[in-house]
Amino acid sequence: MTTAKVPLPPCSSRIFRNIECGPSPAAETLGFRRLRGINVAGLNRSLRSFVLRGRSKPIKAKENASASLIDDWFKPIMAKEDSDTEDRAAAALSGKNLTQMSNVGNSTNIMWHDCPIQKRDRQQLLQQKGCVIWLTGLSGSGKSTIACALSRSLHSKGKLTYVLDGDNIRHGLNCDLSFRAEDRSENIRRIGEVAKLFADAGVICITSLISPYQKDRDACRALLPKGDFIEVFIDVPLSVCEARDPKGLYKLARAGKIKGFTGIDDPYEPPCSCEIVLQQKGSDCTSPSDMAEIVISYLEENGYLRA
Ligand SMILES: Nc1ncnc2c1ncn2[C@@H]1O[C@H](COP(=O)(O)OS(=O)(=O)O)[C@@H](OP(=O)(O)O)[C@H]1O
Ligand SMILES: Nc1ncnc2c1ncn2[C@@H]1O[C@H](COP(=O)(O)OP(=O)(O)O)[C@@H](O)[C@H]1O
Repeated sequence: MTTAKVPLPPCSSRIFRNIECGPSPAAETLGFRRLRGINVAGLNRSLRSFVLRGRSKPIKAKENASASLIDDWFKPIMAKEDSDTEDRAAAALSGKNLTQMSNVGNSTNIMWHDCPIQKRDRQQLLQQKGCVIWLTGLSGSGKSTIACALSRSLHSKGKLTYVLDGDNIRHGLNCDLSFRAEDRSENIRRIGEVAKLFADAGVICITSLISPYQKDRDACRALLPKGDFIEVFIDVPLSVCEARDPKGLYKLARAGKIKGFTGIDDPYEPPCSCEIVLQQKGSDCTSPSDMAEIVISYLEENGYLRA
């Protein structure tokens, strides 16, 4: 067999380096046998097509380059010592996962699709733990201000955050929802699901919603692994919030021009047991950045600021 060196292919992907022209090799010659428990015959076709994608001529990896080619491709998987590594690798290669077909809500015949790069890999990359900091409190209690102070401070420490603010999300994803009880619940459910995705991405997700009902907050907590839902009650009396009234909404609510306003003619259920309470009493005023530091201390103490 003749082999000729080819220049780096146009895609300039790292895995295409040290590649020579020649007939497609058997999977074994690429060192695939090193992957215990995986069907090598099945891999042969799928991996060759991966290597060959975008090429007009078949290519062959050099004997000594092949190991690094495979190592690069599998490094995130092979580095793990978990017992599920081989299953995950096989699933990644087949493009399917090993779970069953299911029905969820109105979605029938759906199957969960796993990816070999998982939350822990992203956390390793980001050097932090994905979680949800759920700020709850009356309108005007300081949720948005504290969320921003928290995000700013964590950002300056090199930590990746994202703020989901109720007001903002109601401009897009949740613009179909009103302030009736069932719509508030749906608002919170959707934001809980989005926050869960952010946490799974390894991001410290900060939500800023009135979220007046305990059962809705509990349902969001239940979406996340234990410890990853950090409920923070911004405990500011109605009288203080009303005196602040930055948007003039309390005034409108008192005048009867807004119906069902939280704290006026709609309920707010304070958390009965939450991770952090940030209290503001009368003239005893803690600054938003000091409040943010209290939350950051909690994150530090509980290991969320390292992988
Ligand atoms: N009826 C009524 N009740 C309470 N709040 C009202 C209402 N109508 C409009 N607003 C404005 O909407 C903001 C609250 O939205 P949220 O998505 O956080 O509410 S909820 O969690 O679904 O209850 C809230 O913003 P914040 O002040 O940031 O809390 C208000 O500005
Ligand atoms: N810790 C604080 N001390 C004093 N004022 C605050 C504090 N936090 C927020 N505020 C002020 O209160 C008002 C309402 O804050 P905001 O963050 O909009 O509350 P929410 O998002 O809960 O409606 C704003 O004018 C803000 O500057």
